[in-house]
Amino acid sequence: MSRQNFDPLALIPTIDDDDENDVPDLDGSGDEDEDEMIEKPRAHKLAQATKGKSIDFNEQFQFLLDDPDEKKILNDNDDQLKSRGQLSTIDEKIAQIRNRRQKKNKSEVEDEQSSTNNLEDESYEMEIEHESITDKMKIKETKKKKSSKNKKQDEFFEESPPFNPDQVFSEMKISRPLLKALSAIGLHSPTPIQAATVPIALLGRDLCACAVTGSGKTIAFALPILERLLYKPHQTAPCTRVLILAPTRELCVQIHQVFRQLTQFTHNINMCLSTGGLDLKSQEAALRLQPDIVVATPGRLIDHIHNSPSFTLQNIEILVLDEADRMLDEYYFEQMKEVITNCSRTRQTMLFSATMTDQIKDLIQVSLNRPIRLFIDDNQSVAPYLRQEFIRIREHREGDREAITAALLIRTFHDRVIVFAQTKRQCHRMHVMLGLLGLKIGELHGDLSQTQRLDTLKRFKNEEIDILIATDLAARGLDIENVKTVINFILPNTLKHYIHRVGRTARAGKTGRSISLVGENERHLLKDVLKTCKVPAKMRIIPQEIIQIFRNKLEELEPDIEEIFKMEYGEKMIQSCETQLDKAEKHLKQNKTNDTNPKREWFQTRNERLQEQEKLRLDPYNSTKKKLSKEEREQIQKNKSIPKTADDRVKFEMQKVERFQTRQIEKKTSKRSRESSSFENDLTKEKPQRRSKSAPPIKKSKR
Ligand SMILES: Nc1ncnc2c1ncn2[C@@H]1O[C@H](COP(=O)(O)OP(=O)(O)OP(=O)(O)O)[C@@H](O)[C@H]1O
Repeated sequence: MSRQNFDPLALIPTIDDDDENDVPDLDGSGDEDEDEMIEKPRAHKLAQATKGKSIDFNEQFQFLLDDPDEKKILNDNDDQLKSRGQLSTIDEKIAQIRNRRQKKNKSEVEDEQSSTNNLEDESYEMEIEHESITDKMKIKETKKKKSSKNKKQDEFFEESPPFNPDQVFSEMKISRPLLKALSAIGLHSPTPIQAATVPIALLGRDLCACAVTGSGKTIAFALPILERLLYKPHQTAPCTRVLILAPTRELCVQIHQVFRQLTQFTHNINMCLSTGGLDLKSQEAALRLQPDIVVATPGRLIDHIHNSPSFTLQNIEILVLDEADRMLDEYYFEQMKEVITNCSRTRQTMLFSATMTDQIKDLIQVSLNRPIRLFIDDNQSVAPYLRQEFIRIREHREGDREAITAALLIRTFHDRVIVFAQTKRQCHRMHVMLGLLGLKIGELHGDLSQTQRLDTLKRFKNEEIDILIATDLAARGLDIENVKTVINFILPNTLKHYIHRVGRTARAGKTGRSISLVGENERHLLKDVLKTCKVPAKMRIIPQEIIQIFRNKLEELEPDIEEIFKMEYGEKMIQSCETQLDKAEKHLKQNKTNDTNPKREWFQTRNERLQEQEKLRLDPYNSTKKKLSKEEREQIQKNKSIPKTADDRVKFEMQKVERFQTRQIEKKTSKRSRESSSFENDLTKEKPQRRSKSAPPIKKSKR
């Protein structure tokens, strides 16, 4: 095919055979993955680990290798699990089954002629064996966007002044302890977003910043915040002056770490990490000390606003929304409204994301004060040194995806890989499946405890794990050094999701590669992605015989996969009984002593909360409504049944994407939702501003 005639969407055939796997899957549901919308107050296992140890969780907690407190938290958690009858971890189960298989294979090996069927040392042998058969690469031409439209300048924004891209940190207005810290972590000159942001943010201006993934946006807001706190210490009693909100707990932990690194040579700045999944009581104690900076997920923050008596946002001088477009989407809509109405109106507000959208403008118009628009890159750009590849999945061959993913990981991309799947169920399955093939795997999604989530991330960072299988929980903001490859098992919901997922590699000026498996149903998104490519994307073709070898291999593993799921199921049952027993004991004890915990308040009534959950629910059949039609009940049953084949499993993944996309389309066309997505209406009902006696007088004009 000549390059001139090459149609970017004319995908190249890769697969010919029609075999089907018959694969039972015993795993759970495929619910929403990202940080829970509403973080319910609950006692956490970590409470025991930190009780009586530290009133400021943040000062103790580190996400670093050698943090003794973190180790203790994780170890204590392990002990708890063991004492609760958990017999082994998933990796121990995989190792157990692999050992058994290896012993069996050893005795059979002399009789076997074909090395492709022998999994004794599969990754190594396969790599050598298939070295001669290489994947073909074809250049996919990018259709250049013909957009010479003169975009109307939004009257609302103020133009950003020019910045000097060649300056070094020492030439900026930054105090010595911060310069020393930057130097200690090896940073000398600012990235463009940092050079542009710092001077404007230091003036106290509101801003709306957009720059590609991995371009250093965290330090771009951290530096002016810290500079202000150092330069302008609080006048009266200590109070919380800075609030940073991010959508996931892991991202908050990371932001908190960056602030800690930058404050290593300062002594008078206190911080508190306040996210769901971590111990509530120690957070309350830390907040009582009025830390200067709070890094939080919205749900837990609101919990503290309502239930931690001395904690208030009245004195907030700077509010940062990291991943701002996510923070302002419908999932966080009600919570953000609550946070914003509780914040001081005189604050400086800074929004950061690699994908700013029109939706944000709605909020900007009501909550920002003459914001400066700092768009270093357009909001659909991927990192400059990212190589984007696509693998075509032909119609009726969706079941090849697992084999192709296994082939990629065993033959070519051995380490520092993140594989994104759509559902928790598929993440877990791939963990088991690839683990049985001898790969070092970890999984990251919302079905794990917070301790497990942080532990998996730590192990991936420390290179104890080569491959991380994750849902979109890991798509935004996470900065993991030297991730070489991102694989999309299926394309995500939207272009925005895609940009964030592939943004986990090629960060901070480094190179990286993304490989996305694309089926017929995903062509429309592929088209959108290709339109934004500045460098031609590549089409990777995996030889059909390779796919077949891996399909056979996975089929062989099915009984082992099923056995592991059964073991897990048994253990889950035991654990669930133990938990219920614990609850009953606790209840009895409380009744005896009349020692009941006060009920925690939430800003919505139970009904409002249920209504909101209902509105956001992607699966219309998985409803909390009491009365369901016969058809709906049947659909629930169908959804609960476990996909039996590789094709079914992909279908299940696809359904989730489709439901999201359908809702997006409905939302766009619905007048009602347009009205409800405007903060303007809601903020007119804003609560009267409460101000404490100690709060400084309002100097700025009213918003
Ligand atoms: N001035 C700098 N020079 C070199 N590296 C830097 C600089 N500033 C930040 N970095 C590094 O760049 C990496 C990415 O930074 P950061 O996580 O803040 O990116 P981001 O723009 O927020 O990405 P995302 O959009 O994915 O959240 C980090 O590892 C950070 O240490």
